[in-house]
Amino acid sequence: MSFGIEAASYYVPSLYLEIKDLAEERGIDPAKLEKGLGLHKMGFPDVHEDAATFAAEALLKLINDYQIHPKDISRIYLGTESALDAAKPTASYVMQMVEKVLEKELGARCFKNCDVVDMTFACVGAVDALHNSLDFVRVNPDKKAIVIASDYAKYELASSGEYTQGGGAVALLISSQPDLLEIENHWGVATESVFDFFKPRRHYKKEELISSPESFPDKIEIFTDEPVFDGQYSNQCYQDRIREAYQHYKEVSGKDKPYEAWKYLIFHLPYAFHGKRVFTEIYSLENGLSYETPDEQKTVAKSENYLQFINNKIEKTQRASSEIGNMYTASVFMALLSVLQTSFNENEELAGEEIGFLGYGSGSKSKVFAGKISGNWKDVVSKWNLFENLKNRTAINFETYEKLHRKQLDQSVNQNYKGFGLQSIELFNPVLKGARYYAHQK
Ligand SMILES: CC(=O)SCCNC(=O)CCNC(=O)[C@H](O)C(C)(C)COP(=O)(O)OP(=O)(O)OC[C@H]1O[C@@H](n2cnc3c(N)ncnc32)[C@H](O)[C@@H]1OP(=O)(O)O
Repeated sequence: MSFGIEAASYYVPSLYLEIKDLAEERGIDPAKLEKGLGLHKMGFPDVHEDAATFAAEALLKLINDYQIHPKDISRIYLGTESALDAAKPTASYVMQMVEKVLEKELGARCFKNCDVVDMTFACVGAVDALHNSLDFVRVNPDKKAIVIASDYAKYELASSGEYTQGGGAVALLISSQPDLLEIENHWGVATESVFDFFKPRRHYKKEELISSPESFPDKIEIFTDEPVFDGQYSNQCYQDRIREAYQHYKEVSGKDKPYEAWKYLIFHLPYAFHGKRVFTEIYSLENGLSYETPDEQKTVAKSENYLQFINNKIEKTQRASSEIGNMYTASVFMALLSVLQTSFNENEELAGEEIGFLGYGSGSKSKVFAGKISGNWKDVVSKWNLFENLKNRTAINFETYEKLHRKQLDQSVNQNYKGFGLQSIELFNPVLKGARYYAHQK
């Protein structure tokens, strides 16, 4: 019996900013962002959009496109690091939004007996949700699970993370009928607790702070959906963890040089060119190349063999990321959609091909695993129209972008939007303070 992904859907925010507009305003050479990091457009949520609406859109599309009956779904696990609440899972908002739309047809609470939860480990949380859901269907082969990855990657204005912002969701149907991808049960794992990127949420008193100069206010607030991060250190942690997880994968799978057998390598992509930039180390280790000094590292990165390797096994996975930006938990799955959509459009035959995944979440953990493309993959991909849909988004100018970022707009840019939207947040009723209310516009 085989297990894996039966179907997949996605949602990307309805707005975008051209990366060259951001570069111009910030005084950055556009070539650095476009040719150095592979960024072209940055997906950005409208006023009514958040990680819950992204996930609800992806879930509803999955249900409609593949005619899934909600009662057949035993669990919905949401990987996210953009949780809207520290107790009530974002997945519960998502479930309720979709239930309301389906109410007319199916009656109230169609997910009443569904096990719904969030999983958080920075960008690898949805890989964890996938791993868990696969374990679940392996034990219960007659049951199905849905994994959703949904996030809004937001960084401080004018920070070095700003140009890597983005967002969106990918939803996957996990079952014993893997029409898209059969996933093997070998998992390379590497974990180390580090502070490369994190989102502390609390108020600190001055005496609690390790370093607090006299001029500090008595209380400081670190409460943000924007992370605290050290970019180059996070790159290093990513590289270290994927090297360790890849090594572990080799041990548990007994495979020698597994990447050579992989037709495509699917990375967590905080920006489009990240995977190809960090894989140089594993590539060097596997091929006995010197990789100690920056000069040696550059030699590997610029070598004819490595460039060809990128072109053959990574380039197609980057294309959607260039148009969207970072989707945190959803990035690794969007890289999968990107390559499959591109291959579909180019009439490439992929059935039976093996692909490898290298997931990473700051904080930090990597998971490395592999799968085989199924005979029916084209039927699944035929519903996506990924690159056409990316063309249907609305461009915003820099001024609107900054206002949206600062939450200074009262009304949506697209006031006639269709789909899910946040309507209001309860601010006054003490027993509902902070409750979020959503609706669906036809
Ligand atoms: C969240 C996670 O997943 S952790 C892993 C990634 N970390 C993050 O995403 C955290 C948030 N992001 C950031 O901190 C930053 O945006 C980073 C770390 C991703 C990138 O940092 P930067 O300092 O902007 O870029 P960096 O110097 O690393 O790379 C720029 C690239 O552009 C190239 N470049 C610079 N200028 C130009 C130019 N004019 N033309 C062409 N290429 C250029 C550089 O050579 C370099 O590429 P190379 O190393 O392959 O040669």
